[in-house]
Amino acid sequence: MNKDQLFEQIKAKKSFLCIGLDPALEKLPKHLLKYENPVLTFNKEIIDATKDLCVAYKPNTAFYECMGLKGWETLIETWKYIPQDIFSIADAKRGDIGNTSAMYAEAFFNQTQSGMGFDAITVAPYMGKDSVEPFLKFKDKWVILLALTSNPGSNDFQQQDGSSGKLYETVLQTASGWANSDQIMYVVGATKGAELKNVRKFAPDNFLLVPGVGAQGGNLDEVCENGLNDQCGLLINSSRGIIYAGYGKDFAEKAREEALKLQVEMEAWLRRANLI
Ligand SMILES: O=c1ccn([C@@H]2O[C@H](COP(=O)(O)O)[C@@H](O)[C@H]2O)c(=O)[nH]1
Repeated sequence: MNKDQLFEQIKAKKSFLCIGLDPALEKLPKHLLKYENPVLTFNKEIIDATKDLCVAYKPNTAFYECMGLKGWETLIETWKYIPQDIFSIADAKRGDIGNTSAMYAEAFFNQTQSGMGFDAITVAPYMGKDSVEPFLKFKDKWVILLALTSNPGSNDFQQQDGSSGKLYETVLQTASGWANSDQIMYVVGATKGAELKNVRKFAPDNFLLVPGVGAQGGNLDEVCENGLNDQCGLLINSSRGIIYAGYGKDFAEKAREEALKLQVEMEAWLRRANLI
């Protein structure tokens, strides 16, 4: 999916919500445990209940990798279940020397080979250009570089001042020379809402994947105030806040209620910014 198509989806659905599919077996509603694959059943019900309210789904691969073979199968089946017109993000946080990154890219982008054809993958930029380039070779696929993450540890490196500014500023500046805003997005945590104004100085046109609303306490209004651009430019993610909104048989309905609350707020912001 390209940038224009993503913006069309945002306008059509009046939403820039990304739902994180991070299911942990011990947190699933108990009645699902009788199914052959409780996690997949859970994901499918969440997707069925929310697909009209969001423009992206983001499975974090850690929640699948920890289940071994069954987890990989579940990730593949989850990806297949995400409707084609909804942006799919493998939150895998990869990046390695070139030939290894090429294999990661095959794993998450090449459906014929791996069974998964995600639209985007999260990548750590720490190893530099040659570690990111193999992902950029795939047409119409996206790299989402970690820039300013939502966790407290983002202060340890990303916010440190060097001779040419903060480390995350260097990431934004340098990566803008690797590909344009049709192929690179950045992760900026919702918990860093105030800093988004600064991020936009370095990345005015890029889409930003913004995790951290809901369970991590990020402020949606602050993110929108500082982060919206003329093509929206934001995919705001909530995982636990939506998928664990309920623990009973009505868990999918409860998830929908939470997703709807966020969609309504997003619609108001899109109107305020004259984007719809
Ligand atoms: O800076 C980052 C980068 C990635 N994440 C991931 O997003 C979701 C957030 O989950 P919540 O349950 O909504 O807190 C999760 O998969 C993280 O690994 C992030 O939170 N911050």
